[in-house]
Amino acid sequence: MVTTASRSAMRSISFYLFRFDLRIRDNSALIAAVQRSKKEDYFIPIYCFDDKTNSQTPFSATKSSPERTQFLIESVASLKGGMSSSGTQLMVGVGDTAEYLSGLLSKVQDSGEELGDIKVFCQEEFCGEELKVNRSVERAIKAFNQKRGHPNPTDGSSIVTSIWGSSLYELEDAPFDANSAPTVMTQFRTKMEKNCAIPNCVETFGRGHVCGGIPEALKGEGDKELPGLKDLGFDETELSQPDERAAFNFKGGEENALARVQEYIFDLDLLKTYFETRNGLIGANFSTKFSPFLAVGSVSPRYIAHQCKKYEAERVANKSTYWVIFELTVRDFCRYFAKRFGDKIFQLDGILGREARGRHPNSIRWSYNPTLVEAWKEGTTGYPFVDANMRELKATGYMSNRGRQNVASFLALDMNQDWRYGGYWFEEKLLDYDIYSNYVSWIMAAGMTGGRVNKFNVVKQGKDYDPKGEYVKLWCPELENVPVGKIMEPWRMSKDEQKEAGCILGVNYPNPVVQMKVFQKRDGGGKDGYKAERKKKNKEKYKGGKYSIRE
Ligand SMILES: Cc1cc2nc3c(=O)[nH]c(=O)nc-3n(C[C@H](O)[C@H](O)[C@H](O)COP(=O)(O)OP(=O)(O)OC[C@H]3O[C@@H](n4cnc5c(N)ncnc54)[C@H](O)[C@@H]3O)c2cc1C
Repeated sequence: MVTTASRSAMRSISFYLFRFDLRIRDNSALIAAVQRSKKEDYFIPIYCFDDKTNSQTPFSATKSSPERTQFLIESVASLKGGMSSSGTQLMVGVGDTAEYLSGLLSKVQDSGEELGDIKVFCQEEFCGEELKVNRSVERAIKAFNQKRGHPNPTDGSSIVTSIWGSSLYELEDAPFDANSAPTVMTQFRTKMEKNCAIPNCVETFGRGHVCGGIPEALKGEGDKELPGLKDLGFDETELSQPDERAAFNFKGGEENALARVQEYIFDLDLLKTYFETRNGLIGANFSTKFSPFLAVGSVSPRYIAHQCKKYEAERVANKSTYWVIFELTVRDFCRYFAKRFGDKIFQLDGILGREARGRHPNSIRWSYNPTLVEAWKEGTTGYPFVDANMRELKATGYMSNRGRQNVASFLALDMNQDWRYGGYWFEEKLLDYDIYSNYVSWIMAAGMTGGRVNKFNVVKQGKDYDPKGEYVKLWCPELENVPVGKIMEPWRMSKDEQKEAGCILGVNYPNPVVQMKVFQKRDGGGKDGYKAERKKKNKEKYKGGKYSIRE
């Protein structure tokens, strides 16, 4: 039995569990974890790969593509390098996190070293799978303590501590309780901008933070090679060859994330024109391409905001320089939304709940027609603007925001298909897949947040945003010779025109698989129902940066 006196001589251990915050710079949860540990405690950073990401979801998709998994491996490798130069080792497991942690603890125990308290810190996440991991880690460590005769906390406190992180605005600064975060973006943004300042970045994790070192028995654990695709259930041959039409050649890692921020904002001087270019469709530079890095946490939104501010001070402040921060506020909106509603963001009826089905004006009788969903996924719906975007997603793992809004609206509101088939397909394919941005965007597109539904007219959108049909031709080469005036609606071509364009409908390119519901109003729609097309005019005038930032 361990006495109280001998217990006080034992070294405690703090694990830091990385998930979607794979960076050493401006990682507020990581730094807070260090601060909540004692200097002499062991401090062990951990990353555990899920080895089931190639398994099927109930929505005919896998949880990750080999390409995103590869991006993740690169991001973890970079974190490992960062940790190593900070004087510590990142320990990397594969499979069940609780089992991995228990294994490490048993190794220490078997070496004869008695440990003091065990604590686990991580960035706060809000949905089922991550919370389940936290619970199983909590259980595993309690069981470990019980076995070794070490007391578990009796004051109701947890072994696992989740710490808010990776947002633009700090939760504790928000002018509302997390459970009443606004469900409308404009309200959210206005409240945040009016009441909060974007905090300063925290110090970079470094040598001064790891004085406690790691137990002797675990030395060498961090030297193990990182798992490869094969260890994570993928065949390396599954990695697709880079497509030369891809918008951006994404390589994971903190250095690559910082390099892209530097390149986009300063080297190429693109920040000052973001507002005008952001709805583009082709190439690396119409938008920032920060999203895959933000999704795994290789860069923080605050770091980006501070770089924007620096740019404003050194070069120019205009609507564009503000608008990147606006978009990062949209990203925050999704996080706050998920914190408030948790797993409802994955449910068919979203936050409206099952009871609203058939009653709420936004409620739809969803169907599942595998042929239609397959046509959507493959980019063979017969609607060129949808097809081009879906083909780009499948080939490259990226799609512009304009494209995402259109294809989501099309699947949910024109095809009437259960939107979750779309959400899960995006989860599989997107290199920048982020639980909150993805599923909150999907329930919004499907109208399942209860507010106004933005039904997109995919023909008109194609004409507005791809007026010469260049984007459509890039991804649907069979439409190459279709006259520009008909490229977004090839079914309007006469038989002769089809022959002349070398594009026979039903042979070279599909006939539309559904009739688009352009001007149809949803039953009971009224003010809150479909808006056939939302007016694009943005009435807001730039008044010199609405956000404030702590210097
Ligand atoms: C149905 C649907 C699903 C989506 N799924 C994801 C997803 O899984 N992961 C993801 O990061 N984004 C998602 N988005 C949001 C948006 O499309 C992407 O963030 C953006 O296209 C990424 O390209 P970028 O980095 O060049 O963006 P930029 O236009 O340069 O924007 C800068 C950053 O702001 C944030 N941002 C911009 N728009 C949004 C938005 N509408 N919602 C949330 N954050 C935003 C992103 O972090 C982005 O990197 C989704 C949008 C829709 C409509």
